[in-house]
Amino acid sequence: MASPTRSLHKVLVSHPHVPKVALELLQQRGCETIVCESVPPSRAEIIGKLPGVDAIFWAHYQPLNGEILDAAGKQLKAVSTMSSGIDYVDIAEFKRRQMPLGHTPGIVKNSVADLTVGLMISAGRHFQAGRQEIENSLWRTERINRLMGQEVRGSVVGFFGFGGIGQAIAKRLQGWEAAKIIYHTRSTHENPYGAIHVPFEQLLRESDFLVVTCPLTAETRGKFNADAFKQMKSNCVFVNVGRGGIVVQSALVDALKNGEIAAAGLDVMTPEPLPADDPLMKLPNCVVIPHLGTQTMQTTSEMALTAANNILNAFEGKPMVCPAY
Ligand SMILES: O=C(O)C(=O)CO
Repeated sequence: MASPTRSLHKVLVSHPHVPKVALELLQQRGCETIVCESVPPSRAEIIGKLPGVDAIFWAHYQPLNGEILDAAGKQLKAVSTMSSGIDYVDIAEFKRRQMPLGHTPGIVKNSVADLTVGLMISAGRHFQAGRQEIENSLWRTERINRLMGQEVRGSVVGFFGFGGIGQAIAKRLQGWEAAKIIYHTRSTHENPYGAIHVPFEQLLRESDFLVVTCPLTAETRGKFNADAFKQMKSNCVFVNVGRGGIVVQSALVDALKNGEIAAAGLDVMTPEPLPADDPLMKLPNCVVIPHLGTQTMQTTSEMALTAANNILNAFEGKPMVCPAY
């Protein structure tokens, strides 16, 4: 009788909803997958299942730090997140331990870009205030100049951060007849999609739509503060699909209340999950959605496969598909 094949490696998967294709790939390649069951993920369950694993497939946004690496133990060989942003990871600790870390950028750009265009339109055309009119029986057909919005046509669309996601949005806007696309980043690109690199202050002063697509870093944290909102156009539609921490949220609430800007569309905010009674939720000129950027089967599956391949490559001593550092 053939002896049962021993799994080569144990992989802890931190969330039960990781697409099956990724688990199947890991299993086909000889891994045993240990899948956590709790939703939302329970740190106690994760820590309880970590001892002895060879890799961690981290599929949610809880802090990923020394506590988790310690719980796994010295045999741990690799970790991959299933996200583009890794602001919740203690990168310094990973570097200190020389622990390979992968993530899944690039793949997310199309689904996030689609959703961003949706936020530009829904915030710019006052979907939230319009919905509230109906809910409060205030819809009056006889009024003409009501809930006047900002069109993309003829407008200046500005990007803070112009990597894969920013450029995928600019690509989608080709044909929408924007007057100009401008962006601010640390380094200049070669004007993709006709976009022009400008200083931060010019981005604030000129944008009719200002779209934040950059990661949260020490440099970008709190960049959109009261001073920034004061420099923006009163018709500006502010959209954030980067991270909540890039914005001083109380300053954004004030800017929306005081008419310093016209509207906001947010897929990310602080904290997440946002409490139902947060001031943002009371604003008629703010469209808030619960971090849905990558929530399509296609993108989520591709992210999961990339995370699995990051881990498999590390097991084989190859560079990860998308190393995080
Ligand atoms: O992948 C990420 O980091 C995201 O936040 C997607 O919205």
